[in-house]
Amino acid sequence: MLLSFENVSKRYSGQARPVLTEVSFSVAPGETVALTGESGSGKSTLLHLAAALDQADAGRVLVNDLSLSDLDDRNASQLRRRQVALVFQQFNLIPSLSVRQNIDLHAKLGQRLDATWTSHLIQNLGLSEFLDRFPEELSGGQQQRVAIARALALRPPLLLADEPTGNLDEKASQDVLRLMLGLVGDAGSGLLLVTHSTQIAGQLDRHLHLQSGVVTELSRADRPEVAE
Ligand SMILES: Nc1ncnc2c1ncn2[C@@H]1O[C@H](COP(=O)(O)OP(=O)(O)OP(=O)(O)O)[C@@H](O)[C@H]1O
Repeated sequence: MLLSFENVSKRYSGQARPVLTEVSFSVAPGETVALTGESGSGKSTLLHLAAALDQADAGRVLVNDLSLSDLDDRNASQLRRRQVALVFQQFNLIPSLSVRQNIDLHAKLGQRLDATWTSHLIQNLGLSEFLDRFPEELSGGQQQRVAIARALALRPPLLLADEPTGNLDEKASQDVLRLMLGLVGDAGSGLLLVTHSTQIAGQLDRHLHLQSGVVTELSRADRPEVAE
């Protein structure tokens, strides 16, 4: 399995109730999976555990059969440079670097820069004319496309996306999602995507829902029909 949660529990100190209670699910290589849940239900917490940005209190999180609780800080950073990439709602681009430098940054650090693949990303995301600009000179939708290029430049086996279209209007949101899903397919990456939108969730292979610390899988029949 690409990503596995095995009976994972997590409680923040000072909180009365755990955020996650014995959560188990897995994501296969190349699979796209949506995670929905009310605000505060623990979606970002779950994503942080999958990225080794935080540790579970109990249970195991595995990426490609590697248990993340066994990693020290150095190996956790290595994981994020080689195996797992992240896209956030807030884009998180580096303001002092050009679009080109932002796109290349993580792939360079991970020694995975591949010029042909990067050109494919730049072209498909419509970023060719913006490469010398700086993030503040771009619209929100353009900045998010840069963030997606930066994440996928690694060709990560696993892409984690936390509300990647949450700051965009409906048109930009649909465009960014369509481009991201196409390129995730080209990269062969698995995707775990947090969203508030059941409409977006309906466009992915599977839909998980987090409520009261527990993850349940919504079957096709429970999922809303999505117009093409
Ligand atoms: N570092 C932290 N310390 C203490 N409590 C935290 C911390 N991070 C999150 N929480 C709490 O854990 C719960 C889950 O938060 P989380 O951000 O994972 O939810 P979410 O589902 O992503 O919410 P949203 O959709 O609003 O972004 C919330 O009650 C939050 O206040």
